Amino acid sequence: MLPSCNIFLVGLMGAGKTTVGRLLARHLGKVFVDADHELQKRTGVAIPVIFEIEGEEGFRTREAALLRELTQLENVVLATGGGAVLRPENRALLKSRGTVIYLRGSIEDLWARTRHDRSRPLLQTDDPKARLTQLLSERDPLYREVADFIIDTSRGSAHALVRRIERRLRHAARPDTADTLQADADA
Ligand SMILES: Nc1ncnc2c1ncn2[C@@H]1O[C@H](COP(=O)(O)OP(=O)(O)OP(=O)(O)O)[C@@H](O)[C@H]1O
Ligand SMILES: O=C(O)C1=C[C@@H](O)[C@@H](O)[C@H](O)C1
Ligand SMILES: [Mg+2]
Repeated sequence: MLPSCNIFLVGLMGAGKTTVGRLLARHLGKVFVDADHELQKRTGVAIPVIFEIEGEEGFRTREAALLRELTQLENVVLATGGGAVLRPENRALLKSRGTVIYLRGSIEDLWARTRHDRSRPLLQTDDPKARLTQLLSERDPLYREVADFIIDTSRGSAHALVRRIERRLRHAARPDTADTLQADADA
């Protein structure tokens, strides 16, 4: 792990950044911060309202400003917004200020986890599953670009994912140890 001991979770909507991030922070004794929640707390409105009033660009500008601030923290697990990797300056910040973990899910899983939740403005379309598929193909290279490692979230509960992440982090800290990494080689 990098000296700042920050862990940044990236991935698409429904990947489990919030759910896994909260648990992971508790396990590692770090502070959990969720960029989406923080933005809503600061603006006093829900994310769909920001999209409605300021458009996606307005939201991205707020998101980038917040990320500049949150990446200066130490010893946090940060759940980023699903589109945080879109701006190059955000990707540079994430890469330089912590260990970045890409939580990757299959379209079927992401869809199952998001289909009944209307809090994601980008999925308010006639065909949200097709939109999710398009977003994954556009963003997958960007998530990979910033990631120190990838965790496949389509198997295992959130608790099991936390255990897998802990193993990967331990191995990253002591790369000479013979670990059963093949089980996690899900990139
Ligand atoms: N490993 C998992 N197994 C089963 N369900 C999961 C898993 N991870 C998350 N979930 C469920 O999927 C839903 C979406 O998870 P979560 O909100 O954590 O995703 P997210 O990555 O934070 O999405 P967003 O980018 O929209 O904030 C939640 O209902 C959560 O309980
Ligand atoms: O994937 C995205 O672009 C988004 C994901 C959410 O986390 C929120 O940040 C917002 O709904 C946008
Ligand atoms: Mg979330």
